[in-house]
Amino acid sequence: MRELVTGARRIVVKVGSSSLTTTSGGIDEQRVDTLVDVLGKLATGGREVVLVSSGAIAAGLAPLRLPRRPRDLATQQAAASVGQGLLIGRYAAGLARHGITVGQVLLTVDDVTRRAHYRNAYRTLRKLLDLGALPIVNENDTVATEEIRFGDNDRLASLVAALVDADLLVLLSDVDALYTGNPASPSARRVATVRNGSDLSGISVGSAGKSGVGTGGMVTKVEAARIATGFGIPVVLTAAPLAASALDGDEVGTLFTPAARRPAARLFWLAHATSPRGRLHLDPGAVSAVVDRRKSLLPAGITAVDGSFAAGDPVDLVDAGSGTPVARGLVNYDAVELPTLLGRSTPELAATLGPGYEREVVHRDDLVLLRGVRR
Ligand SMILES: Nc1ncnc2c1ncn2[C@@H]1O[C@H](COP(=O)(O)OP(=O)(O)O)[C@@H](O)[C@H]1O
Ligand SMILES: N[C@@H](CCC(=O)OP(=O)(O)O)C(=O)O
Repeated sequence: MRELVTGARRIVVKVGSSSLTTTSGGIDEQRVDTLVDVLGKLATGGREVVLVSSGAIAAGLAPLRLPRRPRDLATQQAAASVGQGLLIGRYAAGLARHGITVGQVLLTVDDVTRRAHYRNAYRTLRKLLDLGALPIVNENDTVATEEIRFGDNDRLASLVAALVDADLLVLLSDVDALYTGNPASPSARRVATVRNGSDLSGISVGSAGKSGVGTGGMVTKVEAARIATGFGIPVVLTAAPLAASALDGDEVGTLFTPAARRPAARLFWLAHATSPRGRLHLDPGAVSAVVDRRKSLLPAGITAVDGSFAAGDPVDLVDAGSGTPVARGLVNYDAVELPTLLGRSTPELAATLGPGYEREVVHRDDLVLLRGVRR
């Protein structure tokens, strides 16, 4: 029995395209209805449920007589526009049979990466849950352009789970668990539990499988699990037909156990939800001050600046020697102000430019170290 699963009150369920649609492109009504019954049972049993559903593009293929997932963005957008409505219609009708109202929430990258939007998205989701509705989230594919596109609902689901402070994230796919290698290979074994990064060593995590409609494969699921568990949220990965069993606490699928301590929501947001608007290159002394001594970043340790950002924007702090990002922080200066300050000491700047220039470039409270920074 998995108590982390059975004890969860607020649950985010993410379902992939391959579990909702037929290979010829179109909604697989039976599979949607099976999922609806699982969600209905959870919600009527007193759980708060948010569904992150892929499948808009795949569901739009057959109605538009498109033989396969299109490569060009405009056709994908058109397919999503057709498919999203059909998908929500099916969910709404199915969940209505359980007495549950659904609310459609379409998000763009900005909605979960810009802090003001992030709060706004949180308020909407929270209000829907308070009103007893079941939010159904997807990326707003019809307006997402290549540059601003998430394209990966696994990561979106992990951010939504953090946003609503979920107790559990369930990732449903066309494979019943994480395997030690390609699940089609006879030597591949199911991984029952992942407690930390070392449980993943030796595992070959591959891209999307045979369905032809999924996007990220196992790579994005493992990454989503890393983000959610890093925020203290356990993750169960399994196949859609096993969802009910997994939610009953049976030992199916793969359980990713959460990190012991939940980081401050603000720093989580900074590390995982923002996209950096520029890069500050740090000399070795500054890297050591920021990473080892957790100090604020001062102009003296910066060798170069890239990007066009404004004060308050997220930027990456990179090791000038290796080019590796070591931390992300909210910068206190506009990009255009920085070049004249670089390499100069704070007292000198204050004496020549005024006391306003005594401020740190990135204050340590607005700074988060990035993964893999181990020294
Ligand atoms: N180590 C692994 N364990 C399990 N599945 C894997 C692994 N490596 C690659 N895969 C593939 O990932 C696929 C699931 O990803 P994807 O098709 O993107 O699904 P979804 O549409 O549910 O997001 C599986 O069908 C499987 O073929
Ligand atoms: N937003 C897209 C799905 C993107 C995506 O991540 O797909 P999947 O790998 O099937 O979860 C859609 O609804 O078609």
